[in-house]
Amino acid sequence: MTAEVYYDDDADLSLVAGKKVAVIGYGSQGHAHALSLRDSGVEVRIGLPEGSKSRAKAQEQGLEVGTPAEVSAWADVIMLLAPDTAQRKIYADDIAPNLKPGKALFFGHGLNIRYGLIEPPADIDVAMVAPKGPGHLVRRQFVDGKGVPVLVAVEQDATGQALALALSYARGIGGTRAGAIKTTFKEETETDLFGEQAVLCGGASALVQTGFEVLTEAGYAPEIAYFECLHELKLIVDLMYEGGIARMRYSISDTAEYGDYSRGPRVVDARVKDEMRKILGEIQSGEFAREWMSEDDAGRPNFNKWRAESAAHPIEETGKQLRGMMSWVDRPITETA
Ligand SMILES: NC(=O)C1=CN([C@@H]2O[C@H](COP(=O)(O)OP(=O)(O)OC[C@H]3O[C@@H](n4cnc5c(N)ncnc54)[C@H](OP(=O)(O)O)[C@@H]3O)[C@@H](O)[C@H]2O)C=CC1
Ligand SMILES: CC[C@](O)(C(C)=O)C(=O)O
Ligand SMILES: [Mg+2]
Ligand SMILES: [Mg+2]
Repeated sequence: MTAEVYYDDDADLSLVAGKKVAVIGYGSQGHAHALSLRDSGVEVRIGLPEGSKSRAKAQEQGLEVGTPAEVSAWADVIMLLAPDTAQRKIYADDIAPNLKPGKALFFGHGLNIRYGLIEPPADIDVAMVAPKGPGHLVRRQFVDGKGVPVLVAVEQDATGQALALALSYARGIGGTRAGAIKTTFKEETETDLFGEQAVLCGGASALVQTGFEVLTEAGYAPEIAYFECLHELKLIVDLMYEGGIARMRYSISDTAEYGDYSRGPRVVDARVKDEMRKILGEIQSGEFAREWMSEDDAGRPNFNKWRAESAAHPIEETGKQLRGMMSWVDRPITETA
């Protein structure tokens, strides 16, 4: 391991348990952090605007809810878990006027700090506790007595306690059960954006849709194409997840393994690698963040168009029908109280 990793024994839960924590936002990450912190003995309040759809969910779980400004004024630690695009305005309108020296501002992702969209004063701690998994999994693991690994980073250490407090918070959501890996806002932001754009979300979705299109345009049944290009992807990725690419290759047939070595590099070739480097360059230069914030400021015209087009892709209708035959597959997302 080259990175520093911290576990439960390195984290003093009493630090965060002695603070008042405001969690702004109650979505995927917000609900997981808030409920697990409360279960760990921390006093938590949720910050949501009047009229927010999430207010009822938080209140049903017995959490106290105020406006982002009210809970920011009350809290010692403010964890900002609203959408990345909303954070600049929440910070300027609701958090900044309520900061006092010695308070801490926490993030679950570094984008707004990395690109200077939020510039906190020097007399507060600024840190990150970023679970490496979706919020619903973070909560489920915590409830099961386990945890999802987290990244921790400190951008400003005004009190001299910022890392200790971040580790304490990470322990409160189960992160140090699995391991808290130390990083920086720059490294977390750039690698997270690259991973989701080039590989995990952008790369994988494009690969699946394009494979499905090639098979169906060649006259193969969409149901068969769906199984081959989407459904079985999980089975293959599960093997990689459990034991790396080598474990996956151990389990597949020699025919598949030969096709993997001889054809895979033709799909993801030097041109694709160059494009990945360009994507990384746009992230590093700030071009992507500027583009995404202007898209959001303009009411998300491209985002909404792409979302609608992708939802109408034939693979979605085929998948809906096939998942109806597999009762164990189409699970609704549920909150874990
Ligand atoms: N999704 C994930 O698993 C991961 C997310 N992250 C990071 O965590 C942060 C939160 O993301 P995520 O959990 O996906 O967010 P979600 O989109 O799931 O939830 C956003 C929450 O913020 C609320 N909200 C919206 N606008 C405001 C506002 N102006 N003031 C206060 N609350 C508001 C929403 O309420 P309403 O119901 O009214 O819309 C909702 O409760 C981001 O920084 C993200 O990058 C990091 C790792 C993984
Ligand atoms: C992979 C997407 C992600 O980065 C995540 C769940 O970690 C996100 O921003 O949602
Ligand atoms: Mg991520
Ligand atoms: Mg991300």
